[in-house]
Amino acid sequence: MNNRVYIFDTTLRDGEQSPGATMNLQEKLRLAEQLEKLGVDCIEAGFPASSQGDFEAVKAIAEKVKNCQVAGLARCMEKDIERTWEAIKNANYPRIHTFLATSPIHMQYKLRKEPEEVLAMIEKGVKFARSLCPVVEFSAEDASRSDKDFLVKAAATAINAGATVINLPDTVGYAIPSDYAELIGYVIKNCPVSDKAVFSVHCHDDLGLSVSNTLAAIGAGARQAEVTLCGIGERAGNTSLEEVVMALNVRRDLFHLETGIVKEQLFPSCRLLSMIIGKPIPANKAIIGGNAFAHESGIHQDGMLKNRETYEIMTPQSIGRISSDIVIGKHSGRNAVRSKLESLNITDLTEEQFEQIFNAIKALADKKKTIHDEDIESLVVGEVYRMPDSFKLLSVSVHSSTDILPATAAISLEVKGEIKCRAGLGVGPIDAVFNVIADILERSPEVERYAVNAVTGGTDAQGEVTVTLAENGITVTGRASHHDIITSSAKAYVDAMNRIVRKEKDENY
Ligand SMILES: CC(=O)SCCNC(=O)CCNC(=O)[C@H](O)C(C)(C)COP(=O)(O)OP(=O)(O)OC[C@H]1O[C@@H](n2cnc3c(N)ncnc32)[C@H](O)[C@@H]1OP(=O)(O)O
Ligand SMILES: CC(C)C(=O)C(=O)O
Repeated sequence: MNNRVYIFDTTLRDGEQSPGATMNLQEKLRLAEQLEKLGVDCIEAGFPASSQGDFEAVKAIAEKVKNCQVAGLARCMEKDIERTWEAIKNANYPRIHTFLATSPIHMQYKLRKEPEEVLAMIEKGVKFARSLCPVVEFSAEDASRSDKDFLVKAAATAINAGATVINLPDTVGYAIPSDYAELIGYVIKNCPVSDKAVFSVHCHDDLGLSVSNTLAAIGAGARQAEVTLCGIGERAGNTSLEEVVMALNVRRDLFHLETGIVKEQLFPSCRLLSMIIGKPIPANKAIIGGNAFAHESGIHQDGMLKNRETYEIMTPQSIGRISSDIVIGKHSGRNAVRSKLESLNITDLTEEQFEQIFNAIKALADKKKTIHDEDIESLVVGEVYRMPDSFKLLSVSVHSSTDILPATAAISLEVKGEIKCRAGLGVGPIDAVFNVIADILERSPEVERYAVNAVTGGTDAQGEVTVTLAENGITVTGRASHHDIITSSAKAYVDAMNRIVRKEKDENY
């Protein structure tokens, strides 16, 4: 059996279905570029029939990515499949991914179709997709709750209609490794044409078993793993790409399998995603969390000093956690900043963007003693990879005290080229800032979530703020970082308002 496991990354599709993980076109393109560098075999770039914005994003990614496949997801119906093909047809290696549920509960209640009708839809949809695109993947949605003999029929129907990849997802995170392995093995063994397709696995983490289930399915013969960076995805998330790749790598002795992943790009890829979506990586997250290579207790430290392998099953360097010894500060020049950016894997800035970042670093260094790697990454994401804004924060000043008076804020904003200033009140400084911005913009979004995270240590740390706003059925998350958390809060709120306005116009969302 083939000893290569293909890595199908769905960060930009299923990952983006994670609440608050919406990305704009620039951000998606940047991430797609990074995924290509990471060496994934296929990037699922989106669901083109779901909106004009998704269509544009998938199309732009298909035209930009050169070295791996680009897939678009489609329901098993001609209009979705046609739209997907329109979006991906210029890719060097396009793939249509079409899906249809096969479990009794989905067929009866969601699709309202008889099993025979579902098989007929699979045949028609896959044939149509194959008439357009050389590579077609079929997913039997909710496979883990499907009848195993019906799954065999569905897989055979899809393969006979032209599918070359058959995915058997654990859509609702219900599977247990031993049962799931048995199911995958059963379908591969009993499908008479299984040798004409690669079998694939796609798991969700509702019971915290997505990585275990993925590895069990691979052990049973699946040779494609559908995964996302940091495991982001619908509900509790998808399977973490970095965990599956490193499990296969560290336990080569067991699996005897290879992926095409450039392991040293794992950490930079996950960091980039975290910066783009504005969600910090939890400290205890396997492989990439802040504590993953930290050794706290004496016996462990003693062992580490004598031989690192006593307590480390992989090195931080092997996944790209390399700290460079160049310290960036107010006296650093362009060469040092360039070299630091390279060590952070930021290598694609134009000269103009580089100057923008260099000046932003200098400005930050005037206010802050130590510039950490995270400060620089956060500046790059904030300054470079963003869409043009309708509103821009020009200045913010607040007054608040411990007595009973309300807090006051005075704000000036550039609103579509015009400068507007206003002052107002709030129960605290952040409330006052948000009220005044909403007042200037004559909008009244609801603040659903507000969070501050210190990106780096110390009292002069960059405070990264994420704020989730909802208005007229649109929910977005804005993000900003600054060493002053009032300013980062104001910027994050303005960022969210820019996202709302873009979403209203459906501009590349
Ligand atoms: C497991 C997964 O992650 S699946 C992917 C999930 N991703 C998304 O849903 C992307 C975002 N979705 C959307 O933008 C919208 O739901 C759209 C554009 C896809 C469809 O919108 P609408 O046409 O308004 O349909 P709506 O979402 O209300 O209902 C889905 C319809 O598709 C049908 N359907 C669901 N899956 C499939 C499928 N794989 N193939 C064919 N039909 C399907 C449902 O039965 C329902 O049909 P009905 O309207 O006859 O009852
Ligand atoms: C469309 C399929 C692959 C999916 O996302 C799921 O079943 O979770």
